[in-house]
Amino acid sequence: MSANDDGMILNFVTSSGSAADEATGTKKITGGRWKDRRKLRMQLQPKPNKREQEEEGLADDLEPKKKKHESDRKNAEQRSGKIGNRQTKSLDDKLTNENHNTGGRSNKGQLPPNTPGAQIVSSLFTSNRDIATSKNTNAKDESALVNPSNAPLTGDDFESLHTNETLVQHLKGKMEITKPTSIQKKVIPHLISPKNDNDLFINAQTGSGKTLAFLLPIVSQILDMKSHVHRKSGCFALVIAPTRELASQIYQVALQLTQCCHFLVPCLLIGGERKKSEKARLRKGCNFIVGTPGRVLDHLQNTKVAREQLSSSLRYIILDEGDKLMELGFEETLTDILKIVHGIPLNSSKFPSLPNRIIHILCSATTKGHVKKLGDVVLQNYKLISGKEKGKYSKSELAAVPDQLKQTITIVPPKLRLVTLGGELNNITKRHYHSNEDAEPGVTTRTMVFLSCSDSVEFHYEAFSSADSAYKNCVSDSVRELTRGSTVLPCFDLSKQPQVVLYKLHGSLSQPIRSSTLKHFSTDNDATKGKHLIMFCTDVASRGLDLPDVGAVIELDPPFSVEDHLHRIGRTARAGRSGESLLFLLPGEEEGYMDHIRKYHPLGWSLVKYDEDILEPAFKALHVERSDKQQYRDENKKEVLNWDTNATTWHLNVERRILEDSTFKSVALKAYMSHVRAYTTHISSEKQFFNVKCLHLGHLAKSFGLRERPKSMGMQNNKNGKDSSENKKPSKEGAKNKMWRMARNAVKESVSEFNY
Ligand SMILES: Nc1ncnc2c1ncn2[C@@H]1O[C@H](COP(=O)(O)OP(=O)(O)OP(=O)(O)O)[C@@H](O)[C@H]1O
Repeated sequence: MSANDDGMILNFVTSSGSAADEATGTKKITGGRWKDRRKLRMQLQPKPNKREQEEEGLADDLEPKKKKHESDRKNAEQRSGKIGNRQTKSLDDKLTNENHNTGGRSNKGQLPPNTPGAQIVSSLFTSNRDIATSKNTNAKDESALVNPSNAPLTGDDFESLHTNETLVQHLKGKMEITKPTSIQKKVIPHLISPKNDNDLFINAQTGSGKTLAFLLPIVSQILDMKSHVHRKSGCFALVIAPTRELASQIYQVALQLTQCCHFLVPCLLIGGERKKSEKARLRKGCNFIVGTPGRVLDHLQNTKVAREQLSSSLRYIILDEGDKLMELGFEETLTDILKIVHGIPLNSSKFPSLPNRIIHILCSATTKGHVKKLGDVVLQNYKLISGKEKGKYSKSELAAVPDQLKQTITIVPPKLRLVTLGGELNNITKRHYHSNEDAEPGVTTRTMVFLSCSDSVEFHYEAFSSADSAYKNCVSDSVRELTRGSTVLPCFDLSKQPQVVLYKLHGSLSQPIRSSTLKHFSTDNDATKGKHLIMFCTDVASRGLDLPDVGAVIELDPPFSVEDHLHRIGRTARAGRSGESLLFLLPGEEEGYMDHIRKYHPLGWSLVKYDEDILEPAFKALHVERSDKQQYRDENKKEVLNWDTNATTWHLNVERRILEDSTFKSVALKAYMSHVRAYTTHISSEKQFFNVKCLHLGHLAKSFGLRERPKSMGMQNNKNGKDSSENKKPSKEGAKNKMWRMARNAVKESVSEFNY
């Protein structure tokens, strides 16, 4: 067993072993054949199972292990200046003592260790892997003045870009948009000018207004045409986006834009909606089609009227988030769509002021890899328009993060991930309360927490919303408003409403629930105004979604690629607004990821200590009560405890809930296993940082509230959430094949995540 397995050993259950002792060889078996005697002896002397075998070894192992812990801890103490692991001997001793008082932490059990069924629970703060990064080599210059890089440009206006006058007035009056952003300034003149008819490859920062950059000049050109157009004139532009949410959002922008010209009508075609009503809308006529690839192709193949809409009028095909379209395997679908569309004859004499060929526009965060292949297939003689300023920053193929985004990174041992997330959410909530102290009506704070899979979203949503039933469901059960008496965050005053609403969003939810959850999160109304809205989500929410005023993005699980990282954090700091993001990394190999993403963060980041900077401010000067005891009903008599004791109690409360609530336990088990599976799907170029073999599975289990690692990683949960692997024959599948199968399943799951 490796040194890193220490935590696992601490988790073993001590068995009474009495039955086995009695049966051992003292009885003499005589008579019969030797084979029968041997058989009987073996029956009487049951084979020690794996756990018992390991326990036998444990007694021998434990002493050297204990010594190793001791020396590890001393080493950590000596390494002053390192991040985290600043626990001192007295703290460890204190925790150990308090473990007795609070029902079992550290190396002590809830029951005396020799009691049958006693469980040994590993401490949060001990045996954690050392953090190697001692210095922030990409530190942010806090004193430097930063200009928001995706903000509207102060010196320019839309009139000078030859945008239609009615549209400009509408932008100013109804949409409060007066100045173009940098990418709009580059794209609009190109698309408006009749001389330019080459295809476009648009590559720009997140939140820089790409949607308007392509929609605005198209609508402007249609409005500038001499011929009178109406909804039956045909479809001028087909916009394809990888997710239903993004397609719906682009459709909403098109709706907003065409409010000044009601005769132009956009239409939305996405999976999860009724095809019949989409057909009816197509029959009525539309001028812009926005949709997801599968549904668009379906209509083009099976709905005659959809093909008729495109004949003679179609001039623009826009593929938004091209890299994601490719990553999700839509290449074939897109090729089929293009084949059908290009097969429809174009009557260039009908709208002579529009380009006399179909212009293809590809928007993508990256210009390399798969998307380049898509570009080669889709685009002809294309022009690359990049939001990057010449000579500024990296030579990379990806746009850098917006300058005003405040990136923070924290390196957190696996056992402490959940409690550190709790601490961070608590700190943001405290800041939210503080900013709203005098403000009337209160400011709404929005935070997004990105996780690797749907099951993990379910677990964290449950863990942070339903500790004590002090909540009420708002939209089905995907939106929960926490109510008076909730104890999920330590800053809650039990006598007041917590002013926190929690959301979950992932691809396994039905489309209507996904849409209504997003709508609830995005709108300021009586249910949301002045509150802290926290959304737990998968990458389904990372692409292109323009949610208003997201103040913070937390990447609890590392992104699956740099593009995903940039898109996740790009949900904040949009269109010149401020925003901050926090990336969690594990000590060890994951620390190398910082070098990998450095070039996309040219202005640097802050490195924060999970204990001093997150846990201590969150848990200090209070008394977190154990969930199984109501000792201090009188708030004034509460004894103030140390932050580490409070953090441990908070975590134990989650663990206790899992022990008591079998439904929550199955949610935690599923989340843990899906998390590990998802971890195996990191792309090969990033495997050096995210290698499942380097994960400490026992410690990781702790961050899902589990006191030990589930025995069978490949086990399937039956309907009751119980392990059904016991009933199955042991698989002959080799470890390597199993890993590959799990990885393939995870990829499949992540694709179906988006449910096209
Ligand atoms: N010229 C402008 N002035 C002010 N706000 C703008 C302007 N253009 C766009 N916006 C706003 O900026 C936000 C981001 O726009 P949009 O969603 O189009 O960005 P994006 O570049 O497509 O982002 P992503 O890469 O994340 O998809 C939207 O809320 C939009 O209304």
